[in-house]
Order: sequence, then structure tokens, then C-alpha cells
Amino acid sequence: MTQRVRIATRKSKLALWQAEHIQQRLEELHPGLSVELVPMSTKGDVILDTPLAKIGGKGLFVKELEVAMLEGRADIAVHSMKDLPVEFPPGLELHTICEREDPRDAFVSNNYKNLNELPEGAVVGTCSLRRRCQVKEQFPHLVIKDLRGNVQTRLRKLDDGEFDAIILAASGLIRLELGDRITSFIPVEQSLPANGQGALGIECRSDDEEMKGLLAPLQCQETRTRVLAERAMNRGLDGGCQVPIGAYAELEGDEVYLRGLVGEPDGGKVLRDEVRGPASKAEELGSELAERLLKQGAAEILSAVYDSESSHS
Ligand SMILES: NCc1[nH]cc(CCC(=O)O)c1CC(=O)O
Repeated sequence: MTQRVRIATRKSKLALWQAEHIQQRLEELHPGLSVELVPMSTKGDVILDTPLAKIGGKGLFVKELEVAMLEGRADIAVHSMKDLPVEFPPGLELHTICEREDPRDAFVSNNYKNLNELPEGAVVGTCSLRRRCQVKEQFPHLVIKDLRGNVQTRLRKLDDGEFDAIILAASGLIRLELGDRITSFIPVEQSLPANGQGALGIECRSDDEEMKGLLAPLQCQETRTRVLAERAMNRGLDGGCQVPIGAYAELEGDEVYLRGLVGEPDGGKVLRDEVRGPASKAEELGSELAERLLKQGAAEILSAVYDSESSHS
């Protein structure tokens, strides 16, 4: 019997919170099991001065964790589903998708209530092309400035007056007990979330049946269905996590309602479409939505984004 589980984790407060959360849940579920954290740095944590979109490469935040599992230095890794590439290296798999926190983007400001209130020329901080694209499309009079760093750093930059408002995932703030910093939740109609936003996933070695048994009770079927539909859309568009793509699924009874968006980072052109269908066909629906967006010209938009990224690196 497995006596010990080692969780590979990044060292940011949010990553540690997420790993500790899974550690606690595993210990509650399996009395006697010892669960340890194995903290490590990833490329995405080390390169702090470059906008994420320009560093390029999928899985900026996960590779080191995966190597640790493959080398047997750790057994599982807890990830924000949003940061996970759609494909896994041979020998590893995404086994568990846990219950979802609020998936919406949060508007955080010390002076304004929401995006609609921001005056001409107000400066909004985000490093996400998805958020930039949607804000610029609907509020062309606002200025977007890159905002990097962990959640605490981003809030400090706002408080220092570098920005009039910043946009962050609500889930990260809530998990860090910074939910009181959320000025308002941005409706998904105004900022369609990234695929998997707010959900945690657990990766393990494909041949580790004992570990899968221990993880099974953490599986959330509803979240799994939603996130698999969203990820299938991203996969169909061949999109990594640093791209102007939104994908958001909800369950309506036995049906999945999936909305997708692909847009130019400056909001000049934004494609939107949606599909509905049986939850049992979640991934097929994601692929279908990707196809529909491709027919509208998604590939042209995305390849222009990739070209401008690689010319910077
Ligand atoms: N890209 C960074 C990132 N990855 C996961 C989260 C937290 C939200 C989540 O659990 O999806 C964040 C912060 C943010 O986008 O504001």
C-alpha cells in the first residue's frame, strides 16, 4: 500500500495554497497517509520581466514538475487547469479534475466600480491577451498595460498607482483570502474566461494505479465535463495558454452550453460562437466549436499572434 504521496508544486503562494489544499483533502480521505510537498521553481516563475506572451512555449509553469514525476522525485502535481497544456508528455496523465471555484475574471480597483465606469485613457493592467482583447473591443478608450508577477505583486502595483484597475482570476484571489479585494465580478458576457479557469487538476504517472485510486474521490464530474469541453475547443484551435482564446462551458441539466471566443489582442476583430449538446459528448462539442471558429477565420488571427510573439523572442 502507498504510505506516502509527494506533491510537486511551484513556490508561489497560490501554487502552495493549491498543493496544501489537495494535501489536506487527501489526508482527510485517507487517514494514515502521509502527504508531503516538494516545492520547485519553473521557467515561468524565474523569468519575471518579460510579458508571458513573448516568452512563448507551452507549459511554462509545468515542465519542471513533470520531470520530477517522471524521475520519481514526486508522485503528483496540482495545477491550475488554465495553465496546463492540452497534451501531456508520455508517461503522465491528467487524472483528476476537482471542483471549480468561481470561474469569472475579477475587476479590482481602488477608485472605480467596474469596467464601464473607467474614464477615457484609464490604465488597466493584465498580461492576458484574452482579457486585453475583450477589454479593447468593448472599451477602445482604455489603455492596457502589461502586468506580471504573482497575485500579491499585482495588487501592490495597483495600490502603488501604476494602474487604475487590474483584472485577475477571481478564483486566485478567493483562494488566497483576498476575495475582499474583488471590486466586482466581470460577467462572462464581458470577459469570457479561459478554459479551465478556477478548476484544479491533478497529474500523475499513467502507470501509477495506486495513486489513481487515492485520487479518485477528488474527481468532480460536473467540473470535469465543463473543463473537458473547454479544453477540447482549445485543442481544436491548437491554442496554448498565452493566447487570445476564451472558452466557457456550463451545464444545463444534461446539456453542455459552450461559448468560445478568438480575437485579435487589440480587439479589432473578435470571433464568437457557441454550441449546445449532450454532456456525454462534451469533447466532441468542444471540437465542433473549434471547427466553427476556424471557419470564421480563427487560424489567421492566431497565427498572426504567434508570429508577433516569435519575432520578440
Ligand atoms: N495565468 C496565471 C494564473 N493561473 C491560475 C490563476 C488563478 C486562477 C485559476 O485557478 O484558474 C492565475 C492568476 C490569474 O489569471 O489571475
